[in-house]
Amino acid sequence: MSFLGEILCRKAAEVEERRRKTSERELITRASDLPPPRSLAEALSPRGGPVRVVAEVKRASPSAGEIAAALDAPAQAARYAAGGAAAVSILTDGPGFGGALEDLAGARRQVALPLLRKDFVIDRYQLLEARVAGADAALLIAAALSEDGLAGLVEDCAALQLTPLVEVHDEWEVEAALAAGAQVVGVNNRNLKTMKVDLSVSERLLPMLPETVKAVAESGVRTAEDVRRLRAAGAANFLVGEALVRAADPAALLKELMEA
Ligand SMILES: O=C(O)c1ccccc1NCC(=O)[C@H](O)[C@H](O)COP(=O)(O)O
Repeated sequence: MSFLGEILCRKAAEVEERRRKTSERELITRASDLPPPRSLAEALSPRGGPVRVVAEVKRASPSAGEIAAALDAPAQAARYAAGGAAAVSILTDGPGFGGALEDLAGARRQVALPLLRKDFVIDRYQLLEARVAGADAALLIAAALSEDGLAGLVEDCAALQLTPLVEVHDEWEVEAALAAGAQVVGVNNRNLKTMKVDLSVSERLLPMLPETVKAVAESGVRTAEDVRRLRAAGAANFLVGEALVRAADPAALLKELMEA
């Protein structure tokens, strides 16, 4: 089975286990009492606009292994907010990334920026969990979903007022994202089969996106030089994880990236 296939099987079992502990009805009740979420789309830059960074809280990853096992997620989110990030991405997958939904809830108590739940979302239940934990947006990975499945989850996001960030890796997934009505599309430079990062994926796919869509270049962006390279391809928004987590001074790196 492929790497992604294995994760999706594990995720399906995980979601069923969580549903047994907390019913969907319970989450719907809790979500109905919440104030409306912040708009991730509004926090992002239009094509050619100033650089905005979605800063990620990431303790580990399948490609890098352990990055910062003891990272305090709310404190890191607060560092990002102080450093001028446009939004914060929180990896909530445990086995692959050392994250948890509690990281998102903790970050919500610390920062007022839009928060993205970054996980392998395959079920509306995970969107309800995200909303209840304080997320404003949720990642939907086109490669992990059928076209109908993606379109259905985009609609579920709309019903919950969450912004879907639809992640694509190739031309077919760009078409699927646009057909599903995505208004925020992330081009992931990391190949999910080989784990290799190649910034030319953003250079190839970003020009396919209409100007009305907010585009985000994801993965492998580490330096001001990387930002300058992708700006030439029309990127204005960058999702940055590992480099910010490893940085001695994340605010200083954010400033460097935003001024590139
Ligand atoms: O980061 C990984 O190794 C990874 C492997 C398989 C699926 C997803 C993965 N990462 C999720 C992400 O999209 C990145 O965390 C995000 O784009 C930030 O990337 P980076 O700046 O390179 O940490």
